[in-house]
Amino acid sequence: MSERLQIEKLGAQGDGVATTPKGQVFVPFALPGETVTVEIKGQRASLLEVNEPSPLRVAPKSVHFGRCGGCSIQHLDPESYAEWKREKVVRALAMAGVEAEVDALVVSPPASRRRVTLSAQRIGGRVQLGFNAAYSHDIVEIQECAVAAPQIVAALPELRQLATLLASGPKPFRLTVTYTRTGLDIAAEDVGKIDEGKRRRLVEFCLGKGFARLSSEGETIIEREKPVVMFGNVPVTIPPGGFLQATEHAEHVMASLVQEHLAGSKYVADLFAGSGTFALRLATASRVHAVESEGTALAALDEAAKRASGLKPVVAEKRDLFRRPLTEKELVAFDGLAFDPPRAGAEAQCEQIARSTVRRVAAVSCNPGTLARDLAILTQGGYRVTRVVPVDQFLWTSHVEVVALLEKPRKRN
Ligand SMILES: C[S@@+](CC[C@H](N)C(=O)[O-])C[C@H]1O[C@@H](n2cnc3c(N)ncnc32)[C@H](O)[C@@H]1O
Repeated sequence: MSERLQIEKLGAQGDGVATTPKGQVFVPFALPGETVTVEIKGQRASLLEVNEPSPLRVAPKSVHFGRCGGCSIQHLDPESYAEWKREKVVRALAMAGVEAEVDALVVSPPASRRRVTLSAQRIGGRVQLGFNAAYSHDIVEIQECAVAAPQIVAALPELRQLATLLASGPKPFRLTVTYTRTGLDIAAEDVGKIDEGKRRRLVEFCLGKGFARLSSEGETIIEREKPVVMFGNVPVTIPPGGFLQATEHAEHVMASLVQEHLAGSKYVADLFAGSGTFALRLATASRVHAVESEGTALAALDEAAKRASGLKPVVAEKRDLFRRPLTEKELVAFDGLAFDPPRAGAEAQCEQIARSTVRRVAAVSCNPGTLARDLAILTQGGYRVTRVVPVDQFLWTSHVEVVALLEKPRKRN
């Protein structure tokens, strides 16, 4: 049965939120101030019609918007969108009791995402490739994408052929596609066992299409060329399936903020270093100790540092920083530190940093909630937050990255 609702605000995921006698209802693709006709299913509703549109409503950029779950909020004007994301950071800091001004959102341009994860599945004798619909396992096949790099979009027909070769049964699987300097790097997940015959067909296909590499569950099937990205001036061969910032634009913005903040440091710790996004740039000015738990990422960083010329010494340490954070005593050696943990944040590590004498700290995060908790630990330990910059590399989604810069004033005698 359809009902009319008045949308009051935007929720954290970009849905419109309305209050009904039965509680809050979340309406995807609806905006605050709008009157909409919906069909309510529990706490969620399907939007049937926008009866009174908001003046902030704009035409979405993608023909797939509304069905494809890749983007949740293309229909809001750019200024309100940027303020909504910035507010997420403001609210998270306020809830944790961290006092800091938050800069305006820095937004990566459309068509700049160099990495996307596509879903695939054989359905009725045909393999579908696209993004999952919102809150669903259904695949929405895409012919275009307003966020992905044009090189990825142009390869969609070939990626669909590749998915057809890879599909062995009805089970869904994923292809993470990264545009690199040497071509597309494709990492398959959940495709099952690949026998010799299939491997040969895949190798032939990928060579024919000029893909740089195909891997499955971290194992390389074919590497025509090493997939290379540049971290500053340093070329790095990324490991199959390893972490990479989603847009080069956001990576530059975040790395520049980190580099500028730590510019005067002699010896810097880069924690949760990945393949060296920050470490290899920081090493142009400072000695660097890079710590990371993923062996393949660390090996890529180490190899790149050894090949590069003109860098200060870089030492790579494999270590689980959740279980074994760098201790207050170990941190005595450093005058600068960057950390960029996964969504869970770096609570145990921040307890140690808070007690340390490290002068300048740059925190990078993909989760404002855990970042705010970690910043609260650091400020209770005497750090001062000097700048907070929200960065939007997952355009038109609810995700936001943040760079927070901190310093610890020297103790007076
Ligand atoms: C958000 S990524 C950042 C990587 C890198 N700084 C970059 O910008 O490319 C987080 C990194 O933390 C690593 N990581 C996850 N859990 C870890 C742990 N317990 N100890 C150390 N590193 C960890 C991941 O492997 C990943 O490389």
